[in-house]
This record gives sequence, C-alpha cells and structure tokens, in this order.
Amino acid sequence: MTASGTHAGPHAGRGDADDLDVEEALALVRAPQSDRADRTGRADHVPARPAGHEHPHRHATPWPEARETAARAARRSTRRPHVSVALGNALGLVLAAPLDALSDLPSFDTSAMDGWAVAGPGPWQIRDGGVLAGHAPPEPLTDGEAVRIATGARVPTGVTAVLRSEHGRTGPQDRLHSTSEMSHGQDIRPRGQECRRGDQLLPTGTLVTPAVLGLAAAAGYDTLTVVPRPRAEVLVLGDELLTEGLPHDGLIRDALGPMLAPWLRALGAEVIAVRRLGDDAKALRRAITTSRADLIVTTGGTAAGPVDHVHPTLARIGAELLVDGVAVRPGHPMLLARTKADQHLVGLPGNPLAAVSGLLTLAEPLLRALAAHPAPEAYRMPLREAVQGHAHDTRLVPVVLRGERAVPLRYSGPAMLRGIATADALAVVPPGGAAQGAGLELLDLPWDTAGIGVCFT
Ligand SMILES: Nc1nc2c(c(=O)[nH]1)N[C@H]1C(S)=C(S)[C@@H](COP(=O)(O)OP(=O)(O)OC[C@H]3O[C@@H](n4cnc5c(N)ncnc54)[C@H](O)[C@@H]3O)O[C@H]1N2
Ligand code: MOO
Repeated sequence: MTASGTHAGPHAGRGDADDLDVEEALALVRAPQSDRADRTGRADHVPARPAGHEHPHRHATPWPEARETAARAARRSTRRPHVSVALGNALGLVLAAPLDALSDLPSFDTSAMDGWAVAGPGPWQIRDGGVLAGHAPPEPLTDGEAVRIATGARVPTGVTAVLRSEHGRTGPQDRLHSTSEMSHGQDIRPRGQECRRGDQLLPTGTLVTPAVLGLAAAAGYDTLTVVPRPRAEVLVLGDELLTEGLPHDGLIRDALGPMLAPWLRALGAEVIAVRRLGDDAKALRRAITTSRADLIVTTGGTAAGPVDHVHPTLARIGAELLVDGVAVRPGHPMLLARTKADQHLVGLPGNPLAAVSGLLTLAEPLLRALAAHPAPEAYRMPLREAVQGHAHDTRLVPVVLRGERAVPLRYSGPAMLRGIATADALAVVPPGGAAQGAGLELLDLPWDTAGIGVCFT
C-alpha cells in the first residue's frame, strides 16, 4: 500500500494527459536514488530495488515487450514433466504426445443405416431375426439373402451392401426388393475407414477440446499425456481488506480474492490457494519462499509506500526482476520476477482494474506459455467513438462489442470494476489515443467465447 495522500492523486477523475503530470509531480516528492541508472526495464533482468527509492515506473517496459518477456520467461523456466491424466480431467490441457490410434476406426465393418444387410444382387430372401449394434456376431449371408440390420451393427460376412429401410419393399414370402439404385458396399462403413491402428490422429501440442476428448475415447484412450496445468497461488496483501459485510471505517472489501481465483482458472491455471496476508513483510516472505506454485500472484504493495512490501521482499530473497513497471494504464506498477528456476511471481497493483491489466499483461502470457497453449490470433475492431490516450503509455480500456464496433465503457478508472464487469473485451489504445473508426487490437475476456468453467485460453 502507498502512503495516504499520494493515493488519490492519479485516480481522482482527471484525464490521462493530466494523469501523467500529477504522477510525475507526485514522484518528485520522493527522493531520487542512485540505482536508477542501472535500470533499463527492457532487459530480461532488472535489479530489484528497495521500496521508496525512485519513481516506480520511470523505465517502464513497453506493453507489447512486457507480454513477450512474460511468455519467454515461462518458456525458459525448468521443464515440467508431462503427466498422464484421465480423459475427464484433460479438458483445456495440451497434448504432450501425439494421439495415435489404438485401434482401427471403425474397428469392424459397420452398417451406416437401419435397413437390411444384403448379399449379391436382389431380390433377396429375408432371413429371420436381425442384427443389432453391440450384439453377438451375425451368421454369414450367401448371395440372394438379406437380414434386418441396425445402424452401428456388425455387418455379417458375405454382405455386399446395406439397403436402407426407406429404399426396400417387402413382397410375398419374405422377398425383399430395392426401390432405388444400389452400389457395391453402399452404406457400409468399412473397418479402418477413418484410421488404421497406429495412425497419428493429432500431433503433440493440440489443445484438448471436447471434440478431442471424443476422438480420444473413440480411439480407445482412457488417459492422455498432457502438459500439466500450471499451479497458481494468490497472495492478497493489505490490512484494509474485509472478506465480508459492508465497507466501514476506512476498511474496504477485498475485490481481488474473489475475482482472481476464477479468472486464473479461466486462464488455464489450477489455483492451489488464495491467502490473505495483510501488510506483513515476514508473512509475505514466508509465503513466497514456501510456495509450491509455478506462478505466485500478489495483489497490492507494488508501489513504494511505507507498507508496500513486494519489492523489498523480492530483493531480500534474491529474486530476479524481469519486468519492473510497464508503460500501460492502468496498472503501470505491475511487475514480474523469477523467484526460483521454475517459479515466477506476478505483482499486481492493488487498484482492481490495474490488477486486471497486470493479469492480462503478465500472468496471461506466462500461464499460456507454461501450459504450451498457442498464442491466439490478434484481432482488431473499429472504435465507435474516439478514445483519449495516454501521452506515452498504452491504455487498456474495457469495451462492449456492438455491431462490429467496439464501444468504450464508462467507469473504467483504475480503482473501478463497474466498466469491466459489463465488458466483452479490453481495447488496446496506443499512446496518443485512437480516433473514431480506428481499428484497435482487442483482448478477449476468457469467459467471453468459452463460457465460465469451460475455458481453454
Ligand atoms: N507516489 C505514488 N503513489 C502511487 C503511484 C505512483 O506512481 N506514485 N501509483 C499509483 C498506482 S497507479 C497504483 S495502481 C497504486 C498501486 O499500489 P499498490 O500496488 O502498492 O497497491 P496498494 O497501495 O496496496 O493499493 C492501491 C489501492 O487499491 C486498493 N486495494 C488493494 N488491494 C485491494 C483488494 N484486494 N481489493 C480491493 N481494493 C484493493 C487499496 O485499498 C488502495 O486503494 O499505487 C498508486 N500510488
Ligand atoms: O493507475 Mo494505477 O495504473 O491504478 O495502476
């Protein structure tokens, strides 16, 4: 948390052009320190700094670069061993081995229609009984014979075609006549039509969708070899946070605990814990050093106020700062650190929309790369009205999509969730702003296309 008195400034309803001036002015209140010269903000390593020692975003990493750094960091992290999971738990994961057919598909000559299995040219003599799907092997037929057959049933030996019920007419003495032209093999799905045992059905790297689960089951799989789901742990910082009831006496409700866990799940993570630590540096240090997560997400405490413990704690444990501030509004104090060879920490600013910005800028690319998901195609949509930009930084603005146009939403200040709660996406507004009709890149919200609980992003 930052010291009171500096909080209100940047968020007090001013335009963005003012915003920078106010922040610059506020930064002058702090004593500049000598470690500034070391920090480029662009390399993959930024020396950790103690809190309160400089302007927190002086050398902010450009927004596109920050996202690339996060993805690259995950790719460089120690390789996590592949796992074998039951089909029911594989949705949204990525195949770590090719899906090879374990059997021919279909595995027997199969009737594609309800009707009669016939042998040779008609008319045919109808045999008693019939053949149903999943039932005992049928007796072989000889030319001139027919037997009732159901879709999915094994075709008896000797059968040359299946005559659909609507194309057959039965005459006296159980004689069957065809009322349409028939060809050899008609309406029989021959064994191996879709694949032979050993054929590669899907390559490594395929996202496990419901359709992939269906194919895997059809091909004989009970388990799949996949890239494990990244484990995330959320550490919510701040003494001012309540977990229930109305805000009172300067205390506010924790908006991030309830929001981040499902959002991280929607981004493909397994959330192993959400812990509320208050503003306790020791507890933060212990939580970070004992965490088993691949990604630790902290909220708040990224700025340089008296109880902003994230930077000093990272410095103390010797973490490597990969991104320390990003040229994006809201959310510029966000950070990314490598805490261990196979563990990263994303520090989200405490302001709730700033935290969303950090989540999408740093946590999303990192989780995507850890899970080996391919990056989604970037797409653009024209703006229905102009959006004011920041002088130097990218802005992320909640929008709704109306008739192929992106409409910016109100209530999108850094401390507000009212805009994002009704948004379809976040528009990426370049420094300087965007005119009406300008095509802007959109960041999808993970539930927007896939639905809550069934997200593969
Ligand atoms: N001197 C400066 N002060 C601040 C700057 C700056 O550049 N210079 N940046 C401002 C910006 S921008 C942000 S964002 C915040 C980031 O601060 P922290 O990450 O240290 O976050 P806190 O100070 O802990 O909290 C900020 C704000 O958000 C509220 N908060 C925190 N956690 C939650 C939560 N779980 N749910 C709801 N609201 C939360 C907190 O009460 C504060 O109001 O720093 C500015 N200051
Ligand atoms: O304005 Mo701050 O950018 O809320 O992150």
